[in-house]
Amino acid sequence: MWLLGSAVGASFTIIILHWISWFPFDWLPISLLTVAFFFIVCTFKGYKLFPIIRAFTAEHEASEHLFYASLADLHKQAKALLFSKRIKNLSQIQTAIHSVGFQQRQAESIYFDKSNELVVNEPKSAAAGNNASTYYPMKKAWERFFNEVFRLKEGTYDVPLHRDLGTTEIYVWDIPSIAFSRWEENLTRIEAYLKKVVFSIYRDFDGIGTVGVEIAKQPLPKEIIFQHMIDLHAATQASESVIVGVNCKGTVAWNYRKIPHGLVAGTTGAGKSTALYSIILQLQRQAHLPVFIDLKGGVSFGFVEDVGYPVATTKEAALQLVKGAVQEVERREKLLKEWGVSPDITVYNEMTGSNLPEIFIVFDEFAQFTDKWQGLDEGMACIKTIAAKGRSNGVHLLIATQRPSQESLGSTDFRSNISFRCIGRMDSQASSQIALGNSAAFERLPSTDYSGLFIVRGTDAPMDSLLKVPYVNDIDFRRLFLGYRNPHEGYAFGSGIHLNKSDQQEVGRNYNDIF
Ligand SMILES: Nc1ncnc2c1ncn2[C@@H]1O[C@H](COP(=O)(O)OP(=O)(O)OP(=O)(O)O)[C@@H](O)[C@H]1O
Repeated sequence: MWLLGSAVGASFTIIILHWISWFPFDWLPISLLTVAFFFIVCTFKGYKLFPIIRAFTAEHEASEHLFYASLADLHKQAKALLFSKRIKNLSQIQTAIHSVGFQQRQAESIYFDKSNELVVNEPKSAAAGNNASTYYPMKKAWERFFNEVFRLKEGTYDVPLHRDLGTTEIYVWDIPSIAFSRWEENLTRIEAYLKKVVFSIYRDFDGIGTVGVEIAKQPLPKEIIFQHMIDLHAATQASESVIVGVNCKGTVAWNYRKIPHGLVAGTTGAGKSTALYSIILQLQRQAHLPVFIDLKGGVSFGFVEDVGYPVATTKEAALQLVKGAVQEVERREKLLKEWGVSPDITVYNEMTGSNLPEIFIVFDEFAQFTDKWQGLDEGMACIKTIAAKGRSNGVHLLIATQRPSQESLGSTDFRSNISFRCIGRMDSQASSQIALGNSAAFERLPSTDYSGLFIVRGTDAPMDSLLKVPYVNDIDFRRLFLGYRNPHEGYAFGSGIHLNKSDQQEVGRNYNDIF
């Protein structure tokens, strides 16, 4: 513009000069005057033309220097633009618009059917085709994960189906070169890259070879107060399950009729006692019969005797208790056979009007029972029988331990019968391997602030999902427990073996003889 203006100005001046004094009207004076005018205007407006002149006339190095100087300037301006609030907001708005568009496209692709099952009905190609947008939430984090863990370059895999499910979101990946086991093995890494908790990983979610990764949007609460979460009056109505804790979708329950035996494990401070307390209180209010083996001299559960519940505080008493429980299993087996009912104690109770209670043998620290001692083999044989036959006969094991080991938990057969697992932070990979068959309790659970956080199996939540158990302290547990007397007080195990201390006093026998 300035150059054009200068040319017009120069031409006009030459015309006037030509008209006044016959000055030659030629392109040379016009050009010279144009340059002069342009130079004056630029100087007047603050533009220094020397760099341009120098660029034409200078040496190679000088031009290069000039080039880099300009580049640095450009870089500075770009940086300023990037950090500009307006541009940031603009890019956020753009991302949000992409996200809304993406959700709209995906809205019909995955939905819940009438039975509340997730259904995927969009052909994958429609989402991943050439015309489809390549945007999906947490794209950068996923790309880093694929690149660094699976060694996949961007563009070598399709865009996932994605759906917001309220408290969770699901990504359905179709990457045939990655076996499902690798997704499972790398669950901890997915969580590390996405900075979110994986709720579950589903095999063949949308056709063979596809994998659904469901992710919790929010972290679990720091603490859940037992009394706020579990209504013990309402618990009396539940007949075959107890609430273990909460995950991102709500409460998680253990159905002890389907999965009869449980293991609660974790390092010191993991929250095993609180997990046990909340389960025991619910079982108690459901009028079942928890019996306790507390080999710390009754420090944790000695007080339950005050309301008529049996507790063994020595190894010998514990042995008698498990022997009695085996006799009870055998007695119930006979009863069920006599009545020819399906092998289930609840059906038997309904048909005969009996009230055989479900018995839960609670081990406070199982390792203390399995330390080397005289009666160990006999005791373990009894426990294995209960583990194998207890479900139909309503005799359950609930085992708590700090360090699950080959020695303390014995054969894999026995372990496979203890299918409800509530596993807190472990202090070694080996313990986690024994408890879960993988190192998740060591690697996935945080190394600090882990109290009350557990990985659970055998519940109504997906396998290995993370939950927080409600917190009830020792004093409240005792107060709540002592508020309810054992409705089965004096119940005779097996062939007339009574489990209560009061009976022991009546007949004047040693406590251990009772079992
Ligand atoms: N569900 C929970 N939520 C928050 N904090 C908890 C929870 N459970 C336990 N804690 C905290 O952890 C502490 C230890 O809990 P707890 O005694 O149940 O652990 P533990 O695994 O039984 O330990 P130990 O094996 O040493 O007896 C509690 O005093 C409490 O501060």
